[in-house]
Amino acid sequence: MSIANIAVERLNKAFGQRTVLEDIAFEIRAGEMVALIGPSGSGKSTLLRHLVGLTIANRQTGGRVTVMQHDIQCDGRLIRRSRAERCRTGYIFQQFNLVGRLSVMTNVLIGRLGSMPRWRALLGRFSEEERSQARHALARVGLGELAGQRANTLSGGQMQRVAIARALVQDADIIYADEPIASLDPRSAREVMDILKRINAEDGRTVLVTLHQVEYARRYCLRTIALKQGRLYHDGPTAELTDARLQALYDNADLDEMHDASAPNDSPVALGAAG
Ligand SMILES: Nc1ncnc2c1ncn2[C@@H]1O[C@H](COP(=O)(O)OP(=O)(O)OP(=O)(O)O)[C@@H](O)[C@H]1O
Repeated sequence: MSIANIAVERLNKAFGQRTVLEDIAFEIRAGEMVALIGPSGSGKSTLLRHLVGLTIANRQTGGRVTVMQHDIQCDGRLIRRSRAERCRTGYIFQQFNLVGRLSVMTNVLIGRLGSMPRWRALLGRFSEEERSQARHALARVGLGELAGQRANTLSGGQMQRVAIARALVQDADIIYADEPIASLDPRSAREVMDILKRINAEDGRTVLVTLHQVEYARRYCLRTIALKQGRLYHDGPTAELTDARLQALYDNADLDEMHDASAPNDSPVALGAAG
């Protein structure tokens, strides 16, 4: 039986007087692919940042984040983790976070730095095995041909696929993707979501992805966590998020803005087909 590999208890966060997260609790099991949705400002990025220890919850409110049996933070205090443990999670951002002047290959190899001996990391000396892993990862995201190209010559969709390849060579058990398709055209967005779904299904890697367009959550994620004004509004099957529930989640937001009419109905990894 798979065990929870992300567990969040009683998470509360205020910035100054402003409460941003209120009593958040959930568990995600190994191998799940979960969407995190909610209106702008509902706390999605802040929640993700808590999971990797970039943001610390309020003190003395009993908040706790545990990832793969290791506490990340407890009661408002960061728990120090080893480099090796940190390497088990990959983070993919909306803005790609590639080094533009370096080659695609080197950007992928950067994913290995955390698990290399320090002297080799400092010298940037990658072994043939690491290069072979990077080539394999690039092939999996469909960019095998572009290994030698500079990263800043790629399209947004290609850059995001390089970021995924980097998480693959990092051998991340958990991939956090914070609005990975927000700045992509619909076709590139589908390609990126297809790849995330594939590495989830084929490798059993856990994926937690924040999304603005509900249509993608419906197509790619069996489970959705929705935040509304910092509170848990929904945690369960995406299929239970009816239009009426979504309308209430987004209040007066235009539903058309959340749906992407160009999302394909024939996606090979559409919701119904996804494991
Ligand atoms: N470091 C910070 N200091 C003060 N306020 C912050 C900080 N980080 C986030 N906030 C506030 O917390 C609230 C939640 O922000 P967050 O970025 O988590 O929302 P979000 O749901 O990810 O929004 P979006 O979809 O627009 O990215 C917002 O009101 C934001 O202004």
